[in-house]
Amino acid sequence: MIKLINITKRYGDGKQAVHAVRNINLAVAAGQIMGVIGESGAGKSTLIRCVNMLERPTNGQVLVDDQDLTVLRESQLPAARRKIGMIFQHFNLLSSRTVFANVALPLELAGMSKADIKHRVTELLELVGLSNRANAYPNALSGGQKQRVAIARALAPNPKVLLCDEATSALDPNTTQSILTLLKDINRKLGLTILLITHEMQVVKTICDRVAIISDGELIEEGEVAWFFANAKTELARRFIASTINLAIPDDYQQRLQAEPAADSLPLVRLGFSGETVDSPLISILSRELNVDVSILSADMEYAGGVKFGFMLAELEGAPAQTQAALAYLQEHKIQVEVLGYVRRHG
Ligand SMILES: Nc1ncnc2c1ncn2[C@@H]1O[C@H](COP(=O)(O)OP(=O)(O)OP(=O)(O)O)[C@@H](O)[C@H]1O
Repeated sequence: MIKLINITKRYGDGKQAVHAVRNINLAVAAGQIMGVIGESGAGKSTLIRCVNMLERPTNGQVLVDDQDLTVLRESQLPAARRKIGMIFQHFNLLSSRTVFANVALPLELAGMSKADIKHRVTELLELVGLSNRANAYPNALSGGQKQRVAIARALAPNPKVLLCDEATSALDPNTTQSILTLLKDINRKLGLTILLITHEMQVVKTICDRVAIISDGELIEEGEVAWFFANAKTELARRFIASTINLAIPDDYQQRLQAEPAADSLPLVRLGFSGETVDSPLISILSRELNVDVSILSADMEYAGGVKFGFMLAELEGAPAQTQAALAYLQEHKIQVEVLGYVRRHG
């Protein structure tokens, strides 16, 4: 549905030139939700704005629904853009218009009759759960409600694609969740293709099918979300993944940690579970068959894209040879094993 072919966007010339986006190739299939994630200044906004020609790429082609937008003249763009809705971090509603009138605006511009507009807007407000706020003005709404109005407005012309530019970055976590649920719902109900940009891995994990990472204007990794959590190669990707997992060694515990083993100490290990991890009760097998007790200090396991993954901090208690055998057993079953140090036995 969306194909970006070798997109480059350069601002300025010569020594002043900034390559905001360089040679990016990206395809989003119909009905898919693709997330583009990157740090501040990576080029996310520039890239998404190239998709509807709010920015004209310096080089490359942008195909939406098989139409090459880069060859269109300015006068031809409004018609092409009707296939592409967009929502923004700060909602961009017209404060002088009611909720109803904001959603109606693109339909008025398209010359729809008053009766048809009323019917369509009513339907859209129902879809986004705002039927009872039709006559309110934006400044009387919460951030989440404003974004719902913006979503209804973006959907009014019946687009095939929705672009979301940090659409939840100004919202609190609960509201973010409700907006993401709404977007997923719309994606399913309407078969809408969604391209979103975000700096939060949590957003990707919650609703995306695929994810692409950009860094310094370049696409450095791309894949299905489940694959990505299990197999990401780059340091940046691993940092984003780690940001969704909360696993720190408690302070008091950290102070007791020794770098080298002693006669009465136990290894503290961090176990990483990924999509490659064999799905069997490995921890109970360690205690039962290898005679190693596992004392879990903390764990953060998640489920995304059909894959369980996460980390666990645990002490292993057993004879040294058995503890070694247990670590080897875990590695054989595709668990990442890292010995963080040694702590004295309890008591
Ligand atoms: N109109 C412009 N003129 C010159 N440079 C620009 C312009 N817009 C963006 N840039 C530069 O392009 C690079 C990418 O910016 P962009 O806003 O696309 O990144 P981003 O990943 O969206 O960042 P953020 O998350 O902070 O919004 C930055 O170095 C930025 O300074």
